[in-house]
Amino acid sequence: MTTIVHDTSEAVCLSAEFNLYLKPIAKVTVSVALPQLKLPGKSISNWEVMERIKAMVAPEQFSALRISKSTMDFIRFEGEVENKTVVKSLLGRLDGKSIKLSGFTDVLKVRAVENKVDFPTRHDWDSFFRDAKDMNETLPGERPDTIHLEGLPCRWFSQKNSPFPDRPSEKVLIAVFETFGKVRNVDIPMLDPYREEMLDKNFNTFSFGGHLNFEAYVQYQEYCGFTKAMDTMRGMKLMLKGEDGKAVACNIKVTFDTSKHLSELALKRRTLERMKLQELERQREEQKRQAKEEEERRKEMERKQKEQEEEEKERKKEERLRRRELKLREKEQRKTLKKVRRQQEWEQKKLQMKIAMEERRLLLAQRNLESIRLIAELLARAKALKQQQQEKERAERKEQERQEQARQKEELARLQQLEACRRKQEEELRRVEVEKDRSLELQRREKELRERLLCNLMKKSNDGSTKPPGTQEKVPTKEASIPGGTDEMLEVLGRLNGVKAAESKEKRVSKSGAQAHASGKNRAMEERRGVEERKTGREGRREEAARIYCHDGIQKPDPTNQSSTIILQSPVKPVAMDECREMTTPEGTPAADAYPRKILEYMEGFLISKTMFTSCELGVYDVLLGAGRPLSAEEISQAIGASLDGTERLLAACTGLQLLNTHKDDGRVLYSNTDQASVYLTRSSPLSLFQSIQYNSRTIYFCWHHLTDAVREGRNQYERAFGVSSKDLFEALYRCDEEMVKFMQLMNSIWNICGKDVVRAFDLSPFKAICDLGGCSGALAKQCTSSYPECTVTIFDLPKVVRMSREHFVSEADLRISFHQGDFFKDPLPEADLYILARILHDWTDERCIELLGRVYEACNPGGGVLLVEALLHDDGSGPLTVQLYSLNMLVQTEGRERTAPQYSALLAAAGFTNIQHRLTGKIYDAVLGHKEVRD
Ligand SMILES: C[S@@+](CC[C@H](N)C(=O)[O-])C[C@H]1O[C@@H](n2cnc3c(N)ncnc32)[C@H](O)[C@@H]1O
Repeated sequence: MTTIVHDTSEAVCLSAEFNLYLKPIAKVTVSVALPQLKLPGKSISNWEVMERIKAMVAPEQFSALRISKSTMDFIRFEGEVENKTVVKSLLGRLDGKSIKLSGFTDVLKVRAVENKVDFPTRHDWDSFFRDAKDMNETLPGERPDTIHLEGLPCRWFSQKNSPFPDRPSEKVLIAVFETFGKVRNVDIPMLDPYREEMLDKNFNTFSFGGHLNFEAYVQYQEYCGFTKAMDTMRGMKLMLKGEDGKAVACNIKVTFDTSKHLSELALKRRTLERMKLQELERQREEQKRQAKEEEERRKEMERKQKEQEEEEKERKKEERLRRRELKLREKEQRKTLKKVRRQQEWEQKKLQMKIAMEERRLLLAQRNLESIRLIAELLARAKALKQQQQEKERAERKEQERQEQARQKEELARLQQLEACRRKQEEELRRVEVEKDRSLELQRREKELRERLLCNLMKKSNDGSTKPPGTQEKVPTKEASIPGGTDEMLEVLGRLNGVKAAESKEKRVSKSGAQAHASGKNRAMEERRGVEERKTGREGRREEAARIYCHDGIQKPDPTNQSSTIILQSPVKPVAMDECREMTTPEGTPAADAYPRKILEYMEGFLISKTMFTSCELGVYDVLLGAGRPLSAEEISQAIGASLDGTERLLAACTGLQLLNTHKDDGRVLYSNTDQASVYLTRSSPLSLFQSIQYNSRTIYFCWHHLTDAVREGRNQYERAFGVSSKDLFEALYRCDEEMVKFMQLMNSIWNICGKDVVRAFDLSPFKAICDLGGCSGALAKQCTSSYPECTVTIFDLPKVVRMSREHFVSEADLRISFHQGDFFKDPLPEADLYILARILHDWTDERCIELLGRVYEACNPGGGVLLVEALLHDDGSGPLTVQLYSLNMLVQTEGRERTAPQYSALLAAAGFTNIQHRLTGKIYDAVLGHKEVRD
């Protein structure tokens, strides 16, 4: 332990070079006798006693004071002071003095003596070596020549400016201790790297001041060097004076070596051991090196293996990437190839269409030219004909005048005849009047006769039997049976009736004479009256019976039937004659004639459409368009693969329908398309209605066969027509892919013709994002993008329709049209400014329509709208006929109907739309627009 030295006056120089000094140690021992403690629990404080001792030596001071022993009887202190000179006066202040502690009556006696230093004397080492049997005093190290030093501070003995300031140097040690004589050998065990292992001891010892201490052996060549060193260091401590003048001191332990530490033998032994240890270390080093090498090799192998694995991994990854890239490239190539092919096909198609159009235009132009020539020729002929006609007319007029004169003559004769006839009729009437009077007279006489006869009969019966008294006379009635004499009676009546029948017949004849000119026409009226009479049932039958009776006069009248008696008096119904007059037109043509003509026309309707469908499906118009010149029936029949006879009849009917033109060529009949047929009935025309015609012919007509059932039941006829349930309407319509494509083609075709009209019925330019709900083949979407260059259209439809539309109808290059698949009754609808529902609502009931429109309203952006595209009925449902028929079509095919504009407005309003307007396009389909208010 090092202490600071304030007073260096007593220090003697050991080595001026290394600023090392020796300073005498000044230590005293102070003993304080303790009294007998009488009071229990009372004790004397060592600390208090120490403080009293420190106080007693003042103004001198202990540089250190510590308790070395403490018992019940005394306390012993060991104190150190800076200078030896102070010891005496200090002892004087303490020795024999006493201490009085407060609380204790007894005083404490103090004894103080100077400390004796424990250091070997000359006698000690002389006697040691003299007595040591194993020592040979002739040999160095085995005699008193070596001092053993312990507790030397390492730093004080290190080389100046050494990189290891804590490492003592043998050179410094020698230089310091050669002060006392020539040094033979020194040893600092801590410098030997093997010594710790040899001695199994740790040299890194620290003194309390924090400095590393070391032990050392210094062997002098001469005994006097040894003794001088020992004598000089006795009772001394080592002191280092710094360059700043401050000094520190430490106690060191100095003895003479008794262990032969620096003897030849010990040196040899240590050298051997060192060598052994060096060898061991070398081996260890070698092992370590080998182990390290092994480890490195292992690590290297592992590293290489890892590298290989990494490389393999990398290779595989690269391979994978390469393959993927290859695949992608192939896919890309395939795609590009497909695109190019599609583009080429499209270009080719376009080219073909263009060629076809050009050819058609050429054909039309040729035909126009021909027509112009023909018209010129016709005009010339017409002029000649007109002149002939005028000539003829003049001749005819003359002939007519002549005929008129003859007719007037005839008329005069006829009038004269009629006058004669009238006169004859008047005579006849007069004669009839006379007859009537005679008949009345006869009736009167009949009555008299009847009464007389009855009187006679009653007289006879009164004469033959006695009347019982009080019995009243019975008055005979017309209906009463006539007992006895009946035959006679009947004979009279029969005669009378005979007269009457004859009279009636006369009357009829005279009447028919008066109306002789109308007799032929009356037959029809009679027939009609017959029908009327059949209708009136029992009464009619009675009249009929009565009339027969009346006319023929041979049947017995039913005496119980009153009406027969009435009719008997009025046999011809005047009403029947009135009816006859009503049903006769002024010119004398029966009105019924005009009615069946219409019906016949309608009946022909089916035959007409079937003729058009068939000629289309057989490809008559395509063949004629392709030929580019008029063809004969033979050529056409060969081209369409049909019988000549059938083809001729079909062509004739098509000509009658103005779908074909005929031309005469050398007595042969040639056929060509009319313009309408070329544009609408050929397959390749951009405005072709071929697909619609085919769908009508092959699908819709099957449902129409069951129109009667549809009307009776009020529902569609899918199940009857195709055997599929129509519970899910579009599942039934799309019962297979082929049917679906046909339906889509049907939907597609109409918008090429009137799509522009419906999308331009209103100005839709404010709506940028449009969603075509149930947009199907996208035909209307294309019309929107071409009419409104800033809009984009999303086609929403069922997944399979979207797939088909992508594949067959909408090109990927059309970037403004996209698709969204789903069910518009179930799935979320995409956001949009405008929703188009073209021919959607007419498929559904009012309830379903409101449900769908409600969903549209929810999805619609505020300020947006909905456009309905439908065929509108007149407000009172009275037409147009096409829409009325479409409504029937909806009945046989769907759940819906065609509606009037107010009906659609009501549906839109029910869903929340406002400001509803409609526009008629003048074509089949019209438009209704509703708005969603901004505040919503
Ligand atoms: C009569 S078509 C009209 C097609 C098209 N709007 C037009 O006018 O050409 C009805 C369309 O609605 C579609 N559709 C029917 N039910 C549907 C549903 N539940 N969800 C989505 N689309 C549906 C059909 O696939 C079909 O394309």
